[in-house]
Amino acid sequence: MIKMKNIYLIGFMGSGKSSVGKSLCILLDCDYVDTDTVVEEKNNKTIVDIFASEGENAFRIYESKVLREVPFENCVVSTGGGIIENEKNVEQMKNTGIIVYLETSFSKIDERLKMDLSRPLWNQNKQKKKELFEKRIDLYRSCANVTVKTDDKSYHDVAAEVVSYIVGE
Ligand SMILES: Nc1ncnc2c1ncn2[C@@H]1O[C@H](COP(=O)(O)OP(=O)(O)O)[C@@H](O)[C@H]1O
Ligand SMILES: O=C(O)C1=C[C@@H](OP(=O)(O)O)[C@@H](O)[C@H](O)C1
Ligand SMILES: [Mg+2]
Repeated sequence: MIKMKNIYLIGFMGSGKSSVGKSLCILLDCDYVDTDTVVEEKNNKTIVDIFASEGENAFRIYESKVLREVPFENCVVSTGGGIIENEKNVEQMKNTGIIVYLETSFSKIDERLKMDLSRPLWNQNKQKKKELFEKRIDLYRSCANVTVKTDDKSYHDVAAEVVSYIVGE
């Protein structure tokens, strides 16, 4: 079996990392990790509960640990939107794979996450969300090997576009 480098999906909350990741791992017939799901399973708590009872810093420690434990090849990895705030995480992803940025506008994210209560950092006032979005954009852009715009595409189409980049590498 030919092994491939890991593919790390990065981007803001609601950009489609988890949905695209599941579709992508079927197309590529490889393993799949969603760092948020692993954090929840390991702690037997939802992310909302972790933020509420232990705080964001504790969540960031769990998240970085999960990333370090991902196998170094053959995985599609859907990360959480804040994973790039830690330089060591970025270094780890750069060293072990290709970083794919799912670029989505704030207005489209707002539309997708309208009813969402599962993301503590989305569940705050609009000004704060916008500031977080603006602050992170440069980080996503600077560490990405590949950028795919998602606004007017289904997540299946986004996954297919990622495959076309990977095959062309
Ligand atoms: N390309 C897309 N088009 C329409 N809806 C999408 C798309 N990508 C994701 N969504 C929807 O947006 C929400 C968040 O998607 P998700 O994959 O959980 O994003 P992330 O993991 O980046 O936070 C879900 O309801 C999902 O169905
Ligand atoms: O942007 C963030 O800081 C976060 C994004 C979430 O994942 P998604 O990007 O999959 O929503 C999750 O990791 C947590 O709520 C924090
Ligand atoms: Mg996700």
